[in-house]
This record gives sequence, C-alpha cells and structure tokens, in this order.
Amino acid sequence: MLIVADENIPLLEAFFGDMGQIRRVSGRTMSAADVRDADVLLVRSVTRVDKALLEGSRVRFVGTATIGTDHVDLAWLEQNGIRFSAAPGCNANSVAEYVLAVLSLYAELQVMDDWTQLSVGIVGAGNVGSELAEKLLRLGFTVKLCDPPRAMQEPDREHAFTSLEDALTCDVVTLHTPLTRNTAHPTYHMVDTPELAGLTPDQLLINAGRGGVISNSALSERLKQPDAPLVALDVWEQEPQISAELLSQVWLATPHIAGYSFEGKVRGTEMVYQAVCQFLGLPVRKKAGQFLPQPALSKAVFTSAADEQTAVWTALRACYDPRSDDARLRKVMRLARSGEEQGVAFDRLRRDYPVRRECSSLKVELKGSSRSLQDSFRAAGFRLHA
Ligand SMILES: NC(=O)C1=CN([C@@H]2O[C@H](COP(=O)(O)OP(=O)(O)OC[C@H]3O[C@@H](n4cnc5c(N)ncnc54)[C@H](O)[C@@H]3O)[C@@H](O)[C@H]2O)C=CC1
Ligand SMILES: O=C(O)C(=O)[C@H](O)COP(=O)(O)O
Repeated sequence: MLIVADENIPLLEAFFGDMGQIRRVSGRTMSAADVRDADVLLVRSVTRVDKALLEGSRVRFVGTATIGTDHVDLAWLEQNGIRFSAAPGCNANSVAEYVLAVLSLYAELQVMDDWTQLSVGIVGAGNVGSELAEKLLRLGFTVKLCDPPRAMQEPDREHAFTSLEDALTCDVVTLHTPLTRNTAHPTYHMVDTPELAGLTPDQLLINAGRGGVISNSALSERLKQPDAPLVALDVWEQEPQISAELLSQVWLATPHIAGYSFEGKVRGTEMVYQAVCQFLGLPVRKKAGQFLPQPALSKAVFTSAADEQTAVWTALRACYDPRSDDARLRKVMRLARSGEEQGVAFDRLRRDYPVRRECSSLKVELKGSSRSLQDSFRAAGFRLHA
C-alpha cells in the first residue's frame, strides 16, 4: 500500500510506518502526479483536494490532520466513493490557549487590574469556541456566543446565543467559524465594511478561524482610520502570500499557528491514523500520548506573594507567548524581497515551528495560595501539584 502524505504531518513514520510505503511531499505543491499511484492520501490545510488532484488516481481514502475542511471538495469525494476523514477538535485547546494568551497581552496593554472585566464575544461556538468559552467562564469573564446554525438546531437553547451584531459590541470579539460560502449562514466576508465600521478603538478583534471570514481589504481600509480597533490576526486571506500592508497595520500577527501546539498536531495525526485503521479494518494500536516528549518546562512554583493575575499570565506565557511568533513573522516578511519570497517565508515559519506545549504539560505548585487562585489555574488548563 502506498500512503502519500504532506511532509509536515508529524509522526508519520511512527503512526503509519508499518502500514505500507510512505511518500512525503510538500503539501503546498502536491500535484496529481504525486498522488496518482497512492491508495491513501494524508493532507493538512494547504493542499486543495479536488477533482484536479485526484481524478484518475488510485486514492480511496483521504484524511486531513486538521479541523478545517474548506480545502477539500467533500461533494466530489463522495460522488467518487472516496472515504474522507478530518480531525475535529484536534487542536481546539491549542487555539483556546492562543486566545487566552492574546487576551492577557491585551489586558496588560490596557493596564487592567482585572482582565476578567473584559466581555468576550465568541463567533462560532463549535469545538474551539466552546473550549474557549468554558475556560473564560470558569475564569470569570462575561462571554457571549454567536452561532446562528446552532441557535437554529438547538431551539430550546436559543437564549444561549446572541446575534453577530450583539457579539460585535463586546470588548473582545474572536472569530472561530469555518470558511463557508453556500450555506444558510455563510461566513465568507462575514465581517466586512459595515461590521468593521461599528468597532471602536476600545475593542479588540481576533481572527483565528479562516482568513476569508474577514474582508482583508475592508479591514486594511478600516485600520487607516484614527478610531480603528486593535486587531490580532492568525489567519489571512491569500495565505501564504499575505498582505504586507495589513501586516503592518495589525497589532498582533501570527502565521496561522493558533492550533500549532505539539499536542494539537499529534492529536491530528492520531485521529487520522484511527480513521485509516477503521477504513483498512486494522486494530488501533498507537496513541498520541506515547509520542509526547518531556516538556522543556515541567514545573512552576508560585509563593503566597504571587499576585493572582500576574501568576496566571506568567504561567500562560511560559507555555506560549504569541509575541515571539509575531516578531518572527514581521522579520521574515521584512527580509523577503518579493511577494513570492514572502509566501515561502510564511510557509517556512509554519514548517519549522518550534515545539510548543499546552498548559496541561506544566505542573503548577501554589504555596499558601487562595482557592480562587487554584481555580484560575485549573480553569486555564494547568495541572496543580497536589
Ligand atoms: N487558526 C488555526 O490554527 C485554526 C483554525 N481553525 C479554524 O477554526 C474553525 C472552527 O473550528 P471548530 O470550532 O473546531 O469547528 P466546529 O465545526 O466544531 O465549529 C464551528 C462552529 O461555527 C459555527 N458557524 C458556522 N457558520 C457560522 C456563522 N455564520 N456564524 C457563527 N457561527 C457559525 C458552526 O455552527 C459551528 O458550531 C475551523 O473550521 C477552522 O477553519 C481550526 C483549528 C486551528
Ligand atoms: O486544523 C485546522 O483547521 C488548522 O487551521 C490547522 O492548524 C492548520 O494547520 P496546517 O494544516 O495548515 O498545517
């Protein structure tokens, strides 16, 4: 059996090495010639999987080690009897941790004594949005959820959801929807000139869903105005060739890595492995946990002198500080000499991404601390030392 796989899928050999031959190719440039003789195709989000790639090939199973599926022509696969599997929720916690870290930086910038005074509008309350909402509510934030498809599917919980218009009035608005065009509630350019016009300089807009959910040209125009909101973008239109102008305008810029915790990536591979096992009728013998290395930082100790908010922020940023990704992205974009080079640099940052561990990898010891501090650490996802 031949498995053709994106070379950026971690632990390919460990999970799939005993199933057949593995051919690793660049996901961005994968071509019909690369996959023609494959039985199984494993991709990430940068490969367009459609008729042009697969027609005439031997591929019978396609797996994507990602949450998003907008790069896959699901209808064409179904029409052609090709089994498909994604990895729903695999890196949801990673994205939620990215947002928490961004919130901590934003609250620090605003010189807030209590970051939980921020209201947060979460647009898209699926795996990512729900994970984030749970953490924020446990921490004491005010949260509004906007998810019209869920509001329709769950009429008895309709009051649990708010409109986009209302979500856009929160101090922080964070987008976690898929990119869709032909649905009852399409998200393509869901945030466009009118939505951006209503935002104020006291608000933060985060996009960690897909670039096209915000019109990037409208955003760039809005950011030229003196009363513009602050913006944190992890996802961009036209990745990897993102707008250099927009990059220079946003407050925090990262190269689509919100979901790039090591745990999230390995869970993505594990979920696709499980789906391939089921497809081939093989037993599931391997688990992601087997392959997680020791974290570089395994324990943090806070004494009773620790201020609650500073302690949680310190631990959060010890696990992940988005400012490093922001600095790296701005540097490579500055050094590149053309749009093409910038695209290559954007992809290279993602390919060579450092190992980033989730908060659960850090054991926190709190000496003489209050119950409320313990609750905050647990809410953020840390393990507490007994
Ligand atoms: N930046 C990154 O690294 C990552 C980005 N993503 C993106 O985040 C998206 C969401 O991920 P999950 O929560 O796991 O997906 P999910 O499928 O569990 O949830 C998506 C939610 O969005 C809702 N939704 C759909 N249309 C909407 C609309 N017009 N307005 C408001 N809500 C709407 C759906 O009803 C659903 O509840 C993915 O599709 C992917 O594109 C996912 C992982 C990592
Ligand atoms: O899971 C998703 O959906 C994501 O957005 C991934 O984090 C994207 O990672 P790549 O597939 O582009 O490596």
